[in-house]
Amino acid sequence: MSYVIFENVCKYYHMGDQTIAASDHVTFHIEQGEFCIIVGPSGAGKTTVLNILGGMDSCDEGLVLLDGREVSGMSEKELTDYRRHDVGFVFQFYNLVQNLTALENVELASEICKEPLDPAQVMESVELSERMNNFPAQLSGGEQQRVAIARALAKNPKILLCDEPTGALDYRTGKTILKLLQDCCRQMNKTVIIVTHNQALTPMADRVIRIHNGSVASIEENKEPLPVEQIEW
Ligand SMILES: Nc1ncnc2c1ncn2[C@@H]1O[C@H](COP(=O)(O)OP(=O)(O)OP(=O)(O)O)[C@@H](O)[C@H]1O
Repeated sequence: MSYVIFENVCKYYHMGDQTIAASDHVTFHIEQGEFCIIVGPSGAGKTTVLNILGGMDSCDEGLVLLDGREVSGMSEKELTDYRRHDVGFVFQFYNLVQNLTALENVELASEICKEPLDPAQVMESVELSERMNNFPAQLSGGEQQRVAIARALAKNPKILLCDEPTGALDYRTGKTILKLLQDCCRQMNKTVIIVTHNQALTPMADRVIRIHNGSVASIEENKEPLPVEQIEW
């Protein structure tokens, strides 16, 4: 059985008489340890898929499974536990707590988990051991995103979900963040899922899921994904 399974997942939004199918019978699977990119234009339904998989939103129809557990059938309480223990999130705008240091931001996440990693060690693995005691406002955008990745990793989650993780960064910094995420996947055997509108990133993924108008347009598997250093855009 695949690690992540989406089977005919539907999500509808109702606006007056209009119904928007943000997710329209979305079906795909992702294997454990894969680096997966979900790509599509703005409004295609990428974030909807990521939020449903992350337990931040629920679907109206269909089946969602992670590591054999049915996420789509969870109660609110089960979803809270699931978000807390099983999922690491990385967002476009970092979402750090501004009045806590970088290390404290990571500790905050590790404190709520069952089997966290050591926060200081995780900070070292994202090459921020020198900046642990700085506040977010004292860090560059790239460094803040490293803290956000450390915070997600310190929970020792089953999957790392990243929504446009380089959207607020310049080209070079964005590349270093993508390299870090690719390294997390390869070296820590994490299942990493990235949502992006940037088609150019797809050669670095093991699996590429293209989404258009709420539906899966195509799924490709790259037998030989490229290191991000070899990709230009
Ligand atoms: N809470 C909501 N209420 C109504 N419509 C929504 C809501 N959330 C999303 N939608 C609609 O669902 C569709 C898919 O949105 P979604 O945010 O998943 O797309 P996306 O591919 O992530 O876009 P972007 O790259 O711009 O973030 C869009 O048409 C959007 O307007």
